[in-house]
Amino acid sequence: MIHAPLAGTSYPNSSRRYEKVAVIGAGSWGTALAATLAKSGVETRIWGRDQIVIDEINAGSMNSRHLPDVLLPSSLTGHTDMSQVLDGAEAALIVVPSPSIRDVARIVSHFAGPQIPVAICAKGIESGTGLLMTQVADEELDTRPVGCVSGPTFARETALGHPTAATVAFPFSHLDRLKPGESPAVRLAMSLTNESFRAYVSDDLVGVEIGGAVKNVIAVACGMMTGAGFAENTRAALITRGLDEMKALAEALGGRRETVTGLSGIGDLSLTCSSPTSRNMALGQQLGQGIEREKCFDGMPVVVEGEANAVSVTDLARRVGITMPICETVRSILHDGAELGGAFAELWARPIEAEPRAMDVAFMHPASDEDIASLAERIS
Ligand SMILES: NC(=O)C1=CN([C@@H]2O[C@H](COP(=O)(O)OP(=O)(O)OC[C@H]3O[C@@H](n4cnc5c(N)ncnc54)[C@H](OP(=O)(O)O)[C@@H]3O)[C@@H](O)[C@H]2O)C=CC1
Ligand SMILES: O=C(CO)COP(=O)(O)O
Repeated sequence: MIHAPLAGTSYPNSSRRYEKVAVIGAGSWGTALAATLAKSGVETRIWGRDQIVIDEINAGSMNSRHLPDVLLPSSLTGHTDMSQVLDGAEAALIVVPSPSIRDVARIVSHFAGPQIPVAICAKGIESGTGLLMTQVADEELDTRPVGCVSGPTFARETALGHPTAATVAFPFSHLDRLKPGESPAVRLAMSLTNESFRAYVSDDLVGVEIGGAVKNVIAVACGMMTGAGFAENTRAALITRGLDEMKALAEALGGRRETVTGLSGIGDLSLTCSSPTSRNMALGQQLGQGIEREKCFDGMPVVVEGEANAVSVTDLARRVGITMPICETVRSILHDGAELGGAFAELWARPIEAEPRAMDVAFMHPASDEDIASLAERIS
C-alpha cells in the first residue's frame, strides 16, 4: 500500500463539509468517490442495483466486481433501496455511465430532498439531444442545483489513495458569490478533499463537461494509432490537436478556454490518452491491432463511452459550425465503416492549417492521392 504524502494534514474550513452524502451508482467510479467521501469523514451511503455488490460492501468493505483487491472504508454502507440512501442526504452524486444518467436522475428526483445539490460524475453528451450530462439531469431534477465532478481520475488509483485532483463545478449564484463557503461547489469540494484527494471549484460547467466528453474520443484515436504501431510523437500530436478540438467546441458552446487547460480538460486528456487503463484508449488499441469490435476486451461488455461520444460530439460540432477532424475520423471508423488506415491517412493529409485556429487561415495544398495511399498502407 502506498501512503499518501499528506497523511495527517488537516484541512481549513472542513466544518463546511456536508455531513451526509449519497452516492448513486456502485460501479468503479461511484465506489471510488464514495470511499473518498467516507475517508474525509463524511457519512456516506452508496446505492447499487446489484445485491451481491452491495452485500460485499457491507460485509467485507470490498467491491471485488468493480475494484478488485481494494479495501474500502468500513464506515461506507451500501444499499439497494434508493429512498434509504437519499433519506437525510445533504448532497448526492450520480455516478452511472452517461447513457443511464437521465433514467437514474428521474428516479433520484422521487426520493431526494427538494433543494439538495446533485453532482453528475459521468462523462459524455446525450445521444440525439446533444445535451451535456448536467443539462440532462437538470431536466429531471426540478429545482435542485445540478453540477458535476470531473478530472484525471482513474477509479482504482483514487480508491487506492494515490494523490488525485478533480474539479467540482456548479453554477455560482449571486448568493454564492457573496458567501462562497456556502456554495455547493465549495462544500462538495471540501467534502471530497482529504489526504489523497484534492478538489478545485469552477462555475464553468460547459468547459468542464466538454473536456470529459471529447477526451473519450481522442483517447480512442490515440489507442488506434498506438495499436497500429506508432509511438510517442504520434500520441503527442493527437493529444495536442485533440485539445484544440476540445477548446473550439467548449468556446463555441459558451465555455471558457482556460477551463480546457485545467484538470477536466488537458488533465483528463493526457491521462486517458496515456494508458490502456482507460477503456477508451484500450478499445482504440485493440482496434488498431486489427481485433474485431466484438472480440475486444475478450468479448466482455465493457462500457466505452467514446464510441457514442464520437457521434454526439461531432453532431454538436457540426451544429455549431466547428471542425473536429480527429473526432470525425474516429466516428467514421467506428460508425461509418471507414477503414482505419485510410481514415487516419486522410486525416494526416488534410490541407495545412494555422495554429491556433483562431487565425482562420488555410493553405490549400492537399497531399496527392498517391501520398494518401502510401500513408494508409503504412498505418494498416
Ligand atoms: N472508472 C473510472 O476511472 C472513471 C469513470 N468516470 C465516469 O463515471 C461514470 C461511471 O463509470 P464507471 O463507474 O467507471 O462504470 P462501471 O462500468 O464501473 O460501473 C457502472 C455502474 O453503473 C451501474 N448502472 C449502469 N446503468 C445503470 C442504470 N440504468 N441504473 C442503475 N445503475 C446503472 C452499473 O450497474 P451494474 O453493475 O449492475 O450494471 C455499475 O454499477 C462514467 O460516465 C465514466 O466516464 C469518471 C472518472 C473516472
Ligand atoms: O475518465 C476516466 C479517467 O479520468 C476513465 O476513462 P475511461 O472511461 O476511458 O476508462
